[in-house]
Amino acid sequence: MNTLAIFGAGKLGEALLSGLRRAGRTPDEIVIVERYEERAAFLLEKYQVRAVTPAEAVAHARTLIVAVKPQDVGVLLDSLAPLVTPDHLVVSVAAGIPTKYYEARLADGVPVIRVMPNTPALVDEAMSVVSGGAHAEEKHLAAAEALLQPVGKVRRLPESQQDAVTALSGSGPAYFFFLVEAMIDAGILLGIPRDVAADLIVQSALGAAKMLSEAGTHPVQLREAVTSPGGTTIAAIRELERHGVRAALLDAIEAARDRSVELGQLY
Ligand SMILES: NC(=O)C1=CN([C@@H]2O[C@H](COP(=O)(O)OP(=O)(O)OC[C@H]3O[C@@H](n4cnc5c(N)ncnc54)[C@H](O)[C@@H]3O)[C@@H](O)[C@H]2O)C=CC1
Ligand SMILES: O=C(O)[C@@H]1CCC=N1
Repeated sequence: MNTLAIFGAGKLGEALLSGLRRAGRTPDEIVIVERYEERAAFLLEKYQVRAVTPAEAVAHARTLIVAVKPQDVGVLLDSLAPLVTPDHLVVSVAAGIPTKYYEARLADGVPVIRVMPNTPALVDEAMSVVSGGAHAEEKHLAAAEALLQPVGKVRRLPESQQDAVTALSGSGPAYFFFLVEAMIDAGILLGIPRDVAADLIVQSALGAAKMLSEAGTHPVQLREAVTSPGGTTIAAIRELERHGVRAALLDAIEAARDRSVELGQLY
């Protein structure tokens, strides 16, 4: 059976689990390893998947998805290392942790794939990027891609770009949520009730995302089409430029990239 184990069923682990269940994976094809019993009980109730020990998970599953925090990967690997064989496939979603970190701790020849997904996996709109480590063959990359395709879009990129990917699409949804939050506050400032402001902004975000995704038009052209001469939009754009929002985004995403690099060096 093509079984898989998810180590660490937190926010991202659950996002992947929910998508796999929606994609038709049955509860007996998936096990989880979760440190908190309450969390495991909640996921059993919601997705009917069993929580098992690390040893049981490695014995049960061929594909091992590591979804614990970067700072917890080392301890987890200490317990898994004697059990994992080159017949397993290790798929890591931990930000910043390079495949060579795993390869140095696991038996020789164990294939490792580094993946950066994002939480829109919860609604089958994830952006996932996969990169293969030293022992990952085409069949391993294809297996990782097949695993992630049901929850969204998948691209294959060199591992050297994974820290930048983490900053762009891994953390990316948070930037949009932040922007939406601020725009709803602007609605409050202008006297619009919160629920109405949220409706106006979320639908505008959805429409804009759909146009970006489907129109195949450059974002500049789409923005220009909204920006009437002497109108309201250009008045707002002037303020965004005056406050350095573009430069702030460049700095913010560079900081996220730097933090991803740092996470890979800390543990
Ligand atoms: N949250 C996000 O949007 C994204 C997160 N990631 C990566 O996914 C990983 C998990 O992130 P989150 O889900 O946000 O964190 P989280 O803190 O919500 O989940 C981590 C889970 O791992 C469990 N855990 C820790 N050590 C364990 C162990 N030894 N055995 C069993 N369970 C253990 C914790 O109890 C917790 O439920 C991180 O490495 C992060 O870099 C990647 C892409 C996006
Ligand atoms: O904030 C983080 O470290 C994780 C990785 C990408 C998104 N969330």
